[in-house]
Amino acid sequence: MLTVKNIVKSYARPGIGWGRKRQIILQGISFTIRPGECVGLIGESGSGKSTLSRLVLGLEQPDSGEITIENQGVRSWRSSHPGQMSVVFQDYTTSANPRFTVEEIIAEPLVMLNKPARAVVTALLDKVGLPAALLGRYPHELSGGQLQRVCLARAISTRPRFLVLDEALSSLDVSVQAQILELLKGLKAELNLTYLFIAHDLQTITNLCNRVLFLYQGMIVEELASSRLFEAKNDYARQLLASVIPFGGCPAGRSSHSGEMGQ
Ligand SMILES: Nc1ncnc2c1ncn2[C@@H]1O[C@H](COP(=O)(O)OP(=O)(O)OP(=O)(O)O)[C@@H](O)[C@H]1O
Repeated sequence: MLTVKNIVKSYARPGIGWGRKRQIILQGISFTIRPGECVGLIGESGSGKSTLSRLVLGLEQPDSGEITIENQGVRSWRSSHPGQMSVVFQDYTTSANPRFTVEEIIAEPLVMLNKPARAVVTALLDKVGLPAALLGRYPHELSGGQLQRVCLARAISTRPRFLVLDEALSSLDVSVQAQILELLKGLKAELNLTYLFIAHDLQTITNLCNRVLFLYQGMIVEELASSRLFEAKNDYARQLLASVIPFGGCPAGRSSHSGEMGQ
């Protein structure tokens, strides 16, 4: 569905003057996501995860390289497939208009596409496990977990085929994270969604994703199926994995732990 080919992205370094060098944020990034697949992207803070998500969403352009969806440039695919790509960001407090009610927040993308919204909003709220009684509430009257569910309901309101989740669970406490992960799994099966799931927590990623990309200093240094994490060769990937699963002793992919980390 998504093909990312040899992407390079840089930003001007802070400061004044023409001679400023640019800071390379992403280099040589290539990967694909097949329809219905969930691919996780993990990396430490500042490794370029959100930059990559903005490029995939077509919000920014790469310096070089190409990002296509179904063989079409991202921006042109988005305009020819309105509502078929959605995103949920980490910061749900700024993602939702504080002057909008829950009903208006969820209906927003549908209204923009001139589609009837009223009838589906309650069903969407129910789909993300929230009661209809919340429809008239404002964001400040909701808990963080409730508001992030509202953002998720908004993201799926147009029945997208491709969903980018950029640290969408990171600000939530562990029990709410677990509930929303279950919800995402259910939605993936029900709507046959394709996910790019960005997180800094490996266990969250492997819980949901078929495949994991390890981003380190702007490069993808390892790419593995969630069920074959023991095959990691890169030091950074092994370090991350070592914090969750013990290495050594078990042949790659044969440990009793591999089931826990896989799908
Ligand atoms: N618009 C911008 N202009 C200049 N530099 C930027 C811009 N956006 C991001 N950067 C820089 O790019 C680097 C990568 O940032 P990015 O937000 O993509 O990292 P990240 O992996 O998502 O980090 P985190 O996990 O902390 O959110 C950082 O050094 C950041 O300062």
